[in-house]
Amino acid sequence: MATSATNLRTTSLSHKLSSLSISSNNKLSAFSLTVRQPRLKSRFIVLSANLDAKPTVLVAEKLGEAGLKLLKEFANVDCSYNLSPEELCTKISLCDALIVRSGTKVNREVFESSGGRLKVVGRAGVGIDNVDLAAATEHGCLVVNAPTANTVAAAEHGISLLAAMARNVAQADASVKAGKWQRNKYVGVSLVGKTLAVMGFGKVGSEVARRAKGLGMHVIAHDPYAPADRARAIGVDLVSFEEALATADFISLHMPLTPTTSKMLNDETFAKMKKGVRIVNVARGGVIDEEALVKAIDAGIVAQAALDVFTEEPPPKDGNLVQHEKVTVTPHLGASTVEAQEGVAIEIAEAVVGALKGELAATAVNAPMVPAEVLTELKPYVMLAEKLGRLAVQLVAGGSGVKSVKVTYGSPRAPDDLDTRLLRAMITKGLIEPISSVFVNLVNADFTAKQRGLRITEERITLDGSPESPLDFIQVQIANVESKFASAISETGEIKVEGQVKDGIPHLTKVGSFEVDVSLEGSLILCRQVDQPGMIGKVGSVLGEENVNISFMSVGRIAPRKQAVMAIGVDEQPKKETLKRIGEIPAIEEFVFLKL
Ligand SMILES: NC(=O)C1=CN([C@@H]2O[C@H](COP(=O)(O)OP(=O)(O)OC[C@H]3O[C@@H](n4cnc5c(N)ncnc54)[C@H](O)[C@@H]3O)[C@@H](O)[C@H]2O)C=CC1
Ligand SMILES: O=C(O)C(=O)COP(=O)(O)O
Repeated sequence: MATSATNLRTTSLSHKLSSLSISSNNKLSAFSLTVRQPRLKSRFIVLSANLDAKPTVLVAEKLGEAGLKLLKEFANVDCSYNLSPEELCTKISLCDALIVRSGTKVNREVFESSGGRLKVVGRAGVGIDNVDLAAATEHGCLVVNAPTANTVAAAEHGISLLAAMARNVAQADASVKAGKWQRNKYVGVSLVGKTLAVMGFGKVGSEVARRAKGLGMHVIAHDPYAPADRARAIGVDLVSFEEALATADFISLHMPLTPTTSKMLNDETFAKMKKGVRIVNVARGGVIDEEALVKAIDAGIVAQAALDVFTEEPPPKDGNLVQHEKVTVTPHLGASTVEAQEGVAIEIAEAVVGALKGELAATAVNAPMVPAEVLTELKPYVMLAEKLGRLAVQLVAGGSGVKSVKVTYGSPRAPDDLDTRLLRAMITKGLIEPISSVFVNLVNADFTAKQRGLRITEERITLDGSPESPLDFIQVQIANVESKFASAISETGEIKVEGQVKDGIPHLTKVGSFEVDVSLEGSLILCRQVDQPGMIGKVGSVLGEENVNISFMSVGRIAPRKQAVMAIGVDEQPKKETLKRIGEIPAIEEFVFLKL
């Protein structure tokens, strides 16, 4: 047995136990040991879309050609507009991604009907109030939007409505077309010198403010979350809600529809407004109590309103609001310019294709935003994290269930310089997927863990060394369980596995108290034996005879001729009889086969 060719080394983590490993250069013919290039994939498989088959994308509302072209290069694209809710629920089980605008309600039923296939919902626009985000998250479905391409279009529409309302353009147009010539009736009001309150000073709000200043208006803004210096930079004062209501001649709404902003303008708030105020809404109908608005107009508090959006779209056509002569209406046209729609289509197509490829979208709405450079850096650790989770859970034999997991990150970086959310999600995926039918990704990892009563605690150990690499090791411990491989239980009684990334490849470096060093690919056999000559050869021969290729192998031992753990990476899953033959080798005390 050519064990002399093996290479004795110790890991950098602890010197308590020595470790024996076969380096990638050594070929031991008796073992049929072949070390091949690892199959490192260059993407984050967080969504686990099946990329072997072309994914199917359902486009449920009209999308610009450039976006469709991008989608078609990657996926089968089904453009089916005006689907009823029932038709959408039927179709969705055949789709990996769904793209909508504001006209489609993507509710819980849609996610439930998808049978787990729907991986991405793309909202070709900004507002995601038509998507049930909680249901999406619970189903592990990523929601992405296109937050920038329609900003200018929405701002321009706001300004159009402001000017058209002030000069009665729509009403006068209808009057002339009806054969009338009513010059006195349609005397307007000027914008210059008037105070405009922009409510919601985000992307659209600030573009509206910029344009209104160009028209000579005095612009104030209310936004509890906007930085004052950004407002000051364009000459806008941030004021309280009360002050905005009390001083504005015009109010333009630009906040999202959320439980907090719902019916923000209501009987009480209309009563606080300056008499004769004019209101523009290109945000969402739901931010105004529409009945209260009609009352406020009839009471003379609100002189006019210009509305692009409604609580219910389309709004009831004979309703008091739409028919009111002091109200100018458009059918949710804020984002509807040729330019904006091309831009939105490209923005959403890129986000959806990226997400289906397993990349984390920069415009993810229901997943932690992890910057691209962090993702690139963490890539091998993400794989290590998932594999350690998988290994640890497969070692559990019983006890009080997998409830308490401790993850320790050893890192030379300062604690606030390491974002562990992605790693925690992947460990959760590794822990849960082998023991359930639940599909786990970055989107639903924390939710799924909580739902299963799995408590994951994280600890950081700051190590000396160069902060160039983000992590030295990751350790996963499962408490209060028994193990089918007793040697995996540490001195403190938990199942413990630990790993490192070496040359970009995840390695298992510790099992229980035993140090090993095996590349985490294919599958793994762990054997405990009394350290003695010939053991590696015996196990290797059984695997070789059964045509199971060994990719990596290492032995960790307490001391020469004492207890040792052999970790063997195998490309193929050995047959039951092969494993039985290994178990029958004298001196093998226990062994376990683990799928990675
Ligand atoms: N009519 C249309 O076709 C379009 C409508 N929209 C609507 O406009 C909204 C704004 O779009 P963006 O400016 O791109 O979004 P954004 O996220 O850049 O800005 C929204 C701003 O509202 C603020 N905000 C949140 N809660 C608030 C509150 N209670 N009071 C005051 N401000 C609050 C936020 O701090 C943020 O600065 C979207 O959510 C969407 O509903 C956007 C594009 C087109
Ligand atoms: O982007 C938004 O929030 C919009 O309201 C635009 O909606 P749309 O895509 O035109 O249905």
